[in-house]
Amino acid sequence: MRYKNVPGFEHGTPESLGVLMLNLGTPDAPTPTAVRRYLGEFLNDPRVVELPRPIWWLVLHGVILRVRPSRSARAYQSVWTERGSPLLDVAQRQANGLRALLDARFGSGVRVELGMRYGRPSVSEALERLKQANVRRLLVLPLYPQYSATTTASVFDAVTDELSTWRWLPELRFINQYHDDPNYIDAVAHSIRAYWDEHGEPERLLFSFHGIPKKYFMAGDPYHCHCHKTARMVVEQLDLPEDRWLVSFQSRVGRDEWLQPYTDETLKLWGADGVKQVHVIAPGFSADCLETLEEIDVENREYFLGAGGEDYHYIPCLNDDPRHLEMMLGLVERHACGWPEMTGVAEDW
Ligand SMILES: C=CC1=C(C)c2cc3[nH]c(cc4nc(cc5[nH]c(cc1n2)c(C)c5CCC(=O)O)C(CCC(=O)O)=C4C)c(C)c3C=C
Ligand SMILES: [Fe+2]
Ligand SMILES: [Fe+2]
Repeated sequence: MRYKNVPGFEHGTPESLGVLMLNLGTPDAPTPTAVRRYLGEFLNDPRVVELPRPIWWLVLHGVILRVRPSRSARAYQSVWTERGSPLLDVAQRQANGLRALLDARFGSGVRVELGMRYGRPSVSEALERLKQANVRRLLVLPLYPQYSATTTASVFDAVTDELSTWRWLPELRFINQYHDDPNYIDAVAHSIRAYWDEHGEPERLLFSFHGIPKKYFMAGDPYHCHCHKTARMVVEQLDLPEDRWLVSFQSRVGRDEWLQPYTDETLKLWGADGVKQVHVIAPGFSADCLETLEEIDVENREYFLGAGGEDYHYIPCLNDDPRHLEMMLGLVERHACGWPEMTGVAEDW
């Protein structure tokens, strides 16, 4: 059979709404072998690296996958916990939390599954579980607040590639971004206020977002604008003057220019310029991961303190904070609005 069937389907099987939560993914273990497998899948994605395939294949397999996995594995070892990779651990807690909220609000007619764009649980596994639950309406929730072709569109590709192998498609809705959702802005601003209540207000607040190559932005990727709008809306809520905050971009890979200013260079510059106290927040990451726990909290701390800074704090991601989960519930409610009422789902759906 060319297409995946629905074996043993029986008339009268209750239908459900499926929410597919997606994040980037992470290696299965902090070892060079597992990291090589993960990076091989990740960096082979044409949404991530837009170079002609034959050239990129040679660079990826000839250089990058020989050198980077051992270095990255060491970094992963420094953040790994007994529950595994922080990104997956947090994502699972987010899925459990959203499932509980949806159960409380709508009963058992809504199914939540977690999938990872690269690695496991794969998009295909997560969709298979939703198929088994007879999900006839599917809402895809990529956990990337700011849209980028490198992340959001890549998730779209993975979902539609998988669905293109199905015989009986569900109705489909895809959440594109939520960078200016008032509940998301509230949750970020609240997490900063709560942190400041405990540790005091810093001289400077740095909003560090994952970078992308500048040429993607010039070609029309709205990610840069989304990041700036998120930060602007948060500082408006905090009532923070212009000279006390900045947006920067981290995690660049390769020799091309990426979005600027760079987080590491900004922190070195601030340290050298006599800024003594900095708090860094990363609202583009919905879950703490290698890029926040190692790159921001360890590596960039060293740059700032090494350049003359004295006090450096990293404000954690929203993770499974109740406000974050409530925001996700709101997103699901709004985006599923108008879908015909289903068995087990409340009347005001
Ligand atoms: C090479 C190009 C890359 C682009 C473009 C890119 C965009 C991008 N990534 C995230 C979120 C995450 N990236 C993470 C790790 C990571 N990212 C890249 C490369 C690109 N990312 C690499 C090679 C890695 C692996 C780590 C390493 O070897 O340095 C992670 C963390 C994953 C984890 O396991 O914890 C996240 C999250 C966004 C949001 C984004 C574009 C907007
Ligand atoms: Fe990345
Ligand atoms: Fe990094």
